[in-house]
Amino acid sequence: METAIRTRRLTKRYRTRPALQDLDLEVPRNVVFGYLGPNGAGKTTTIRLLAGLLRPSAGSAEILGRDTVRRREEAQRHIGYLPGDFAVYRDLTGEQYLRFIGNLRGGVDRSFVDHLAKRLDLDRSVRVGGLSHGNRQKLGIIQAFMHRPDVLILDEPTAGLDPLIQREFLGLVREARDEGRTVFLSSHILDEVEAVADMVAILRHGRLVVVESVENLKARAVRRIDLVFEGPPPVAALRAVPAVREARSTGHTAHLVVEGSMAGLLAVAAPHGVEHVVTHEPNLEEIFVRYYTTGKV
Ligand SMILES: Nc1ncnc2c1ncn2[C@@H]1O[C@H](COP(=O)(O)OP(=O)(O)OP(=O)(O)O)[C@@H](O)[C@H]1O
Repeated sequence: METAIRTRRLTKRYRTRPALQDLDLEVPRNVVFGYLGPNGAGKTTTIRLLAGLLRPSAGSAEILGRDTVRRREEAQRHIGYLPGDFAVYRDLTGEQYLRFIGNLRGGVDRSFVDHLAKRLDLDRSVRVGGLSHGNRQKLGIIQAFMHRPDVLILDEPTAGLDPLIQREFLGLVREARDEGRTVFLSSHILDEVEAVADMVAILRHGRLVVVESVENLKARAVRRIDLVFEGPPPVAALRAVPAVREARSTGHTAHLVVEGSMAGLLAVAAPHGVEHVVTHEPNLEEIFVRYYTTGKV
């Protein structure tokens, strides 16, 4: 499998303080990669290093095999970058800005720019200075996508977007992936990462805590399950099942919080006469919160 982004012991210190420490990442091509972490974890620092805008204090980063320091311009030619604090000349209209950037990139497909603006519902005739924060963010997204780069590096792309536009944006991300591109996006919003990412990494205090496919994380995630019994639920027996983290009952229903495989639980419950099973979607949030706060599962 070809690698879109690779970092080796990538480290950035501001004065002596490490913002990012020994990051080893390998992002395959053709995936959506969610980059998560609490405030100050080092996400923006990583993204700026990948975009070739910061020099590492140690270690290295590559975009499609091009080192972001030694072959910086080549690496940059393959990326579309949305900074976390996207800002442009206020006097230009959206249209003028996109034309300007498009020309710098040697020309882009105008019909694709029109398509993006339509999808995100952006009026390009308005001066940037007169655009709301969310509309400015749309402009930032368009300039990142419009030259159809191989690798999209997006810092908090949905910040300021309303829910309908967020959904449209996630559609664009999926389409980019389906066309063979790679999307690396940082986010605080777990739902959107869960909805769109194939893999996620969690960063904490400048260090990588975990890299995992969303599928595997979900398999390990916490699930809420209600079992409806013919008679009173065998709460003590259910509590004794290793995967069961919480168990309580109301009437004939046992309300359980289960982590991992349900096989053991069903073996214990079945002989007691289960009439009905209701499983709720696994909740990634709990597992993420634990990673964020303790750094372990
Ligand atoms: N230019 C700078 N000079 C000094 N310290 C900095 C600089 N930029 C970032 N830092 C520090 O580096 C650490 C990582 O910051 P970074 O912006 O990468 O985090 P983040 O994960 O993007 O956070 P957020 O979610 O709040 O945007 C923080 O402790 C921050 O204060």
